[in-house]
Amino acid sequence: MYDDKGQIKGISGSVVTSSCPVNTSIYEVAYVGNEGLLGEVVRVRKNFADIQVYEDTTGLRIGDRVIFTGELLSIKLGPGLLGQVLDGIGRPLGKLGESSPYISKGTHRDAIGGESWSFEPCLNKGDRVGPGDILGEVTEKSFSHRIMVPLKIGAGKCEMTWIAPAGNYSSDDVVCEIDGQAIKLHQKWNVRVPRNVEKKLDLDRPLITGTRVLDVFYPLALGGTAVIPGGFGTGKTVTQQSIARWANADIVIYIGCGERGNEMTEVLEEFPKLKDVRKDAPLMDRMILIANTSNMPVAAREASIYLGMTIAEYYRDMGYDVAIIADSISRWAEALREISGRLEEMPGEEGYPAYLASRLARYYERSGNVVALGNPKRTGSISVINAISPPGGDFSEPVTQAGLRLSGCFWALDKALATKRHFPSVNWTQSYSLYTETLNEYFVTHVSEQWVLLREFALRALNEGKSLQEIVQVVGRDGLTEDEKWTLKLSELINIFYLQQNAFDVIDAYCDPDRQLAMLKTLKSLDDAVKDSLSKGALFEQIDSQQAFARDLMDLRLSKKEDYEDMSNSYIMRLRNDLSNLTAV
Ligand SMILES: Nc1ncnc2c1ncn2[C@@H]1O[C@H](COP(=O)(O)OP(=O)(O)OP(=O)(O)O)[C@@H](O)[C@H]1O
Repeated sequence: MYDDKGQIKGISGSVVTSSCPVNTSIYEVAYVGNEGLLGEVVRVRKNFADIQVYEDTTGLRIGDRVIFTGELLSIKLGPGLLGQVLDGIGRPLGKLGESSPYISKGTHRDAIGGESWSFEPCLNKGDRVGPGDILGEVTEKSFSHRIMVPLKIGAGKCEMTWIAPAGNYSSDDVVCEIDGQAIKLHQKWNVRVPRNVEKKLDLDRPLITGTRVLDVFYPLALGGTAVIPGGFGTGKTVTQQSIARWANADIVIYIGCGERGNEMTEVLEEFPKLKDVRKDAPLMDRMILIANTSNMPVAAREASIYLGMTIAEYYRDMGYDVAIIADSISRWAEALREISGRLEEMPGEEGYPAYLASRLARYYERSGNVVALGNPKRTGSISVINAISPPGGDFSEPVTQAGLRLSGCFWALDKALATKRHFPSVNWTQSYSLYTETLNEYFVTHVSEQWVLLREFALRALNEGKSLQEIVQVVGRDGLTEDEKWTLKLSELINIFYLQQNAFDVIDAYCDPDRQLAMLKTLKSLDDAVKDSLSKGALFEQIDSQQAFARDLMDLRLSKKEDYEDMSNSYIMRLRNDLSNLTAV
């Protein structure tokens, strides 16, 4: 291995300047100081390298040695990653914390290793293989963990000269030889480099979050990208945690990126207790948590999203749907700003480096729905869901604007709604989804032909209600016709009954597409019944005073899945009956 030394010449927070060998490269890993703190070269000038150090630099001195490794920041990919809690540079916090809750500086330990896995080969000696081909599998939690030929193996077909028989192996054991080259149960990958795929596919399947306002009005596709911008306390974390828990992704990678330590503690304490709703297993069996809180080194925060993405790509290549949830990308951008400031780069808007948007774009580009390389053919996806915390809730700031440009879904959270305790506080006028049209076919085929019509009915009512609200503010409710008064009331009911959803209620927390549709049908039947009655001469005030619309609807919203249809039918029958009495008089 290449191994050369330098000496610290300057220290500015997490950025260290060192003398370096002539062939030092950008993103090369270096061990800094006598404790060997992990760092990455971010700039090379003549014989000097600027290194961003991923650990606390307190105690480093001018003249301390730096070792340049000649290798890029990589992670060992293999069985054993699921269920782990890693720090921003991939060190296993759980394993490191076994002896002491504190990680001493300069500790280097891979996330996987040591454990033994039951390997089942599926190819034979003499077979010709190429990058990404599945050569065997092990069972990791409830997943078939496919062991793939490393992507770096020559693109032409190579001969498998030896393959290990079925048996127990550790991730460092060699399980086959290809053209005489030893292949281990794990493979290494540079976190900043996207893993190659055969081709990208259209995004035609939805990521079902179970949150009505998102799935029905602003759906996200599997392989798509979404941002959740929102001011302080608007519900970003609750929304993301609810998605992590309920979404139809096979594997979830949750990156606590620069959030307060106590918020991440909640995640670390809560998630291991949760059950997976789809499998009779703990939720953590299909999750990986990456914890890099605001009190941890800022440079590691910058790396944490690439680490999460690389692990996601690895499981995607096996043929799984992976969701990456980052809370929050604003703190990541702040880390980028801090490092850029220390490098004395020319600041762009609000002090962020000029390359903020292109860096973000490179990260978002790694999402998608793909055909993985290798045989047998398989598809997998990576969906990205990022929270954004704009200072003062101001959406015109650069990180929100970049999110707006780069992502397919914009789920804008609204401080005013959150203050009214309207949760999720998604502002339906500001939010959008670029996937709505392409996903229509899926919902029409898999849920109901009425999906699109009913969604449009609800959106129309909301829009009309909003315009009428503006008129009411000027001329008062009496200035409206009977039909308009009802439309305004209907939009209020949609807000309460449909758009609000309590993430902490056992029943309300998750609403599947069938129930999302059933609830829309109830609203449409309600609308038809009231309009019938109005057309027969009933007055809106009479109707409104007759019916405890909101209360009965709330009972429906919180009813058990199996009771919903009966309860909804009897609600509509009761309503029609009461309304017919009004016009019979
Ligand atoms: N869907 C929901 N159902 C019920 N309550 C909710 C929901 N979403 C948010 N809340 C309430 O709002 C509070 C704040 O939510 P959360 O911590 O997710 O906000 P945040 O935007 O992440 O805040 P911060 O900016 O501090 O990170 C929660 O503690 C909870 O009481």
